[in-house]
Amino acid sequence: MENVFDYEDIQLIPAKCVVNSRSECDTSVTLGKHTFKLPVVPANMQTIIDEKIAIYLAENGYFYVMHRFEPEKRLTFIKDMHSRELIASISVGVKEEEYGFIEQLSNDNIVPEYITIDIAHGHSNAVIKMIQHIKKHLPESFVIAGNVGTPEAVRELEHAGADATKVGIGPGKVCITKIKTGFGTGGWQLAALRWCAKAASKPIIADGGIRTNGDIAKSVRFGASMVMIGSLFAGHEESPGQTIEKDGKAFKEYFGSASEFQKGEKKNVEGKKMFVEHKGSLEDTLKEMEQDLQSSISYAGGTKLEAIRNVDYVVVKNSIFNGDKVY
Ligand SMILES: NC(=O)C1=CN([C@@H]2O[C@H](COP(=O)(O)OP(=O)(O)OC[C@H]3O[C@@H](n4cnc5c(N)ncnc54)[C@H](OP(=O)(O)O)[C@@H]3O)[C@@H](O)[C@H]2O)C=CC1
Ligand SMILES: Nc1nc2c(ncn2[C@@H]2O[C@H](COP(=O)(O)O)[C@@H](O)[C@H]2O)c(=O)[nH]1
Repeated sequence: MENVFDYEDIQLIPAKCVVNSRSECDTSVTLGKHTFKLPVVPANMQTIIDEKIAIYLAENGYFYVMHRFEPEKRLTFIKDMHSRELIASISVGVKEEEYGFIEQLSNDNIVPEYITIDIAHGHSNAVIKMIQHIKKHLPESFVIAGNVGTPEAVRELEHAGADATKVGIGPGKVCITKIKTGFGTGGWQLAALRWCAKAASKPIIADGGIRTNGDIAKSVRFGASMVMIGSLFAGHEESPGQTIEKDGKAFKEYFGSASEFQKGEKKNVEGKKMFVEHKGSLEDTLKEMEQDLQSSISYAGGTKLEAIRNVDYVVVKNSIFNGDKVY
């Protein structure tokens, strides 16, 4: 692969404005049978989303993916969302017990609108088998499969029946995969997204490495239909997890799903914990993302997200860690 780059290496080039106000720009996106306010979804991690946040997001027209780290709660969660007439969007892994869970949902006729298969190395027979299992038992559920980092993986998962693939191995803020294994898309996530998007015939979700709202527009430019974000959603009033005070300032924990804090043991650790300065309300962050993206659309010379896909860009510099510290 030549000419790799990451978010901070790219600037999008403005095109002539066609709106009188940024409020005319429409940030909505359709994924499967539903349309959402933003092409953004908070990461399915335990310090980013819980039931309360899922309800808030669904009620207010945002996409969400519930995490899979309290598996015993998932059935009740789906029923609760459906009793409120909200979409149910859950995560599963690939271990044996997950097969039984999918069959149980099918037998009880409980059909989540979205199921995300969430494992570290998604280009695997384990994920292909799980896609096929879900499609057999819950054909109406929209299946997102990941994570992957190559066009070959995107093609294979799509071929197995995935309705969307999630791209990003190692670019996350609390990720240490790139350090511990030497593998991944960390440092060139945006170029990997472009590479994968060229092979995709279904939507791609860019996952990890977003550090600013402008990176959302850059993801859309390079082929993402949706962007999954952890760190920018960490540290809110509503965020799950511990709050600490340091030098009179409040911080909230944000830890990786493959960290010892999530796993409860130091085995195959590929994630770390950090403390994020308290950011205020989730509503304000979502509003700001919408306004910034409306502005991006106006700079792209359009009124809809698609306008961003056609803009020119320049490579302004190159870096490996996208502004992150190694540890
Ligand atoms: N996007 C990313 O870059 C990454 C994300 N994560 C997140 O961490 C969480 C835990 O992920 P994960 O450990 O996959 O989930 P699980 O612990 O549920 O593991 C899933 C299965 O895949 C196996 N497995 C895990 N990693 C590999 C690998 N590299 N090669 C072959 N088999 C593997 C596991 O076995 P065994 O453990 O015995 O190997 C297990 O059987 C997820 O939420 C995932 O999204 C983790 C790392 C990278
Ligand atoms: N390598 C690891 N990646 C992880 C882990 N936990 C989550 N993640 C991935 O990070 C993104 C969020 O990235 P951010 O840059 O927006 O903070 C998340 O969606 C996962 O794909 C982990 O322990 N190790």
